[in-house]
Amino acid sequence: MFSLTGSGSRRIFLREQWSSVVVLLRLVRSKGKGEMESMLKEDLRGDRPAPPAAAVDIDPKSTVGGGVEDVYGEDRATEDHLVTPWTISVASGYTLLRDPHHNKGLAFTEKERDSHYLRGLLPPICFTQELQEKKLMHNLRQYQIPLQRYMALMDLQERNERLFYKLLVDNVEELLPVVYTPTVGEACQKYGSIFRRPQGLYISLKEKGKILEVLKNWPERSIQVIVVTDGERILGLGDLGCQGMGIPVGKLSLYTALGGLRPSACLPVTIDVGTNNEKLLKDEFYIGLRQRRATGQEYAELLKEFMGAVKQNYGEKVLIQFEDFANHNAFELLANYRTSHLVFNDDIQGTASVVLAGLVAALKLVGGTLAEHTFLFLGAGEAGTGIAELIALEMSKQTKAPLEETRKKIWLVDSKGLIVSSRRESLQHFKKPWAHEHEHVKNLLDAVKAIKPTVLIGSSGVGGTFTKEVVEAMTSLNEKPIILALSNPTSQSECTAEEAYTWSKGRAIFASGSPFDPVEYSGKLYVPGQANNAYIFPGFGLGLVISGAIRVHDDMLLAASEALAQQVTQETFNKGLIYPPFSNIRKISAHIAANVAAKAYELGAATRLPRPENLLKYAESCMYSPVYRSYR
Ligand SMILES: NC(=O)C1=CN([C@@H]2O[C@H](COP(=O)(O)OP(=O)(O)OC[C@H]3O[C@@H](n4cnc5c(N)ncnc54)[C@H](OP(=O)(O)O)[C@@H]3O)[C@@H](O)[C@H]2O)C=CC1
Ligand SMILES: CC(=O)C(=O)O
Ligand SMILES: [Mg+2]
Repeated sequence: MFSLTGSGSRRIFLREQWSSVVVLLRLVRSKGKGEMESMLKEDLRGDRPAPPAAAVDIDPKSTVGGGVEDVYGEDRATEDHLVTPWTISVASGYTLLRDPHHNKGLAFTEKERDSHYLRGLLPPICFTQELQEKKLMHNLRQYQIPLQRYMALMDLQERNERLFYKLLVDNVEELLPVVYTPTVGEACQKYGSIFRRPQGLYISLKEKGKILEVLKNWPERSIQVIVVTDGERILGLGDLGCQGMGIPVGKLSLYTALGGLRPSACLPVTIDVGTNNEKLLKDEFYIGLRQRRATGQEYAELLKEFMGAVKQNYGEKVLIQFEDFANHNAFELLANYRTSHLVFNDDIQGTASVVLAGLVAALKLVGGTLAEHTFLFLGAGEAGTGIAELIALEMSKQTKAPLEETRKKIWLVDSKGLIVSSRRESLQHFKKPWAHEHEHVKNLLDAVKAIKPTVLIGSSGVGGTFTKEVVEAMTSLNEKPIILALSNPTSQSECTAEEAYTWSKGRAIFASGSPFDPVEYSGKLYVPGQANNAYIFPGFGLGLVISGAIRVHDDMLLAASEALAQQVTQETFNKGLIYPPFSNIRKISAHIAANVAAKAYELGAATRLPRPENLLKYAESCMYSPVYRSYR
């Protein structure tokens, strides 16, 4: 069926089915064929250690210092540097065209068409990557329905990975709402119907006892970031079960496009323990386990096995990002694994870091220090209490006051009203620190009137909850009320940008979790910002990876937040914005990564030694570029 051969022969990748083989074939230069074949047998048994970094001419040490790994030099090679697409020999280049990691479509050069047996398999014209990008953007813009754009982009990702990332990097503001919120939410809701080819790794209750084996089925070995969900709280859309896979897939595409992590180092995972979503359980196209959610010991054991298998398979330094778990599991998972694994909960910690950055930046517009402001949240779950805690921590660092004191400047409302001390006994543990002395207040409007906040933050997952009365009350209390409607997707936003600007008579400093178009009010154009953890997690993860950090510390979140706030320029402030434009995100991510890595070294949590002198330059040099490489 195939033979193992070196350069000069017919080489095609069969990455999906033959990933293990490919790993070995990449070693073909340093090993003889006989040795290779015996290693192949070992590899298919799954007991072979990771290959040495010696398969290409590029010095792997000069790549990313083992940081964002590039063992074979494929990504680190410059555009002029030739790389070898090590393959299994087959009769034609047909399979190469179907390998998303190496396919270039019409951009294969004449020389590549000759050396990789592509003649006749492509029309005669050669396009540049830029021309392909132009054509695809034109095609994408023809679709009126966002979900069609999403599907077209997913198809591209599976057809030509570098072109997909080139599009995303160069058109981030236009495409972010497609691969990410809000469209990814709709994609998850309809995942069963739009499902074509599986993406990511599915680990269900059926795999209990075999999770390590399942991880070994994934074609890549050098995993550096895992985003994992159990699908129970997908954005503000609730329990979408196994269909939550769209979220880890989307988040990881941002890790690559925004943060420069190599696509092959990213692993999306969905843990399927069932769903309590009746509609999905009855949906004949539902792709997950058709049972109600496992809970308690059964759930905890599956997660424990997963966490253990990840560490065993990928080592201590793989970052595991928990995403969109329901809060009854999210806080516990973070608490249980933060001392034994490199874990990060994006909804609790990433969101906190991004919101704190926005608030610090907003102080330049409204004046005062953090401690001089009063904060009111609608929503006291992961995002709400996570943000509240980081604000209190930063205030405490700035004022030297104890956390218990600084927390008193922050109030939260949940579905039962203001969180106050009389409710303490019945509160979930993560709400208890926020149960301050106050009489019971049952709704948000009354809470605004009673607490008189300068900052109002929505993290309830319920759309339309910042009513006209609420925004007007904020405006009557403040010259420039800060209003953040964080809930995703757009349908769940606590208010729209138009509502915020109209009801506040243009005085609100507004940002939302999902993007809104600029709004014209009273002859002036208002540009809303996007307060979304996508500003933080890609750079944060890059910082952890390049420093070889083995644990996440709260001070690293503060470091990320500080770096983001520093990226807001005067020009941005002049537009009334508190976040920099997403079009600068690669630069922003490099700054965040450098600050996070610096903190990791300072805290003694970094293992990559010696510390690079210029962490910013180092971070930049580690970032994946989606420009095509030239093949021998
Ligand atoms: N912009 C961003 O970067 C991010 C945005 N988010 C968004 O934030 C939202 C919440 O996420 P998360 O915190 O994880 O969710 P949780 O389920 O952990 O928390 C939701 C909170 O909202 C409260 N709530 C629900 N309905 C109401 C209501 N009608 N009035 C008042 N409070 C209400 C709940 O109250 P109770 O406890 O009483 O049930 C709970 O405290 C989601 O829409 C998510 O998409 C999340 C992370 C990042
Ligand atoms: C943005 C995000 O992580 C969320 O809405 O859950
Ligand atoms: Mg999330």
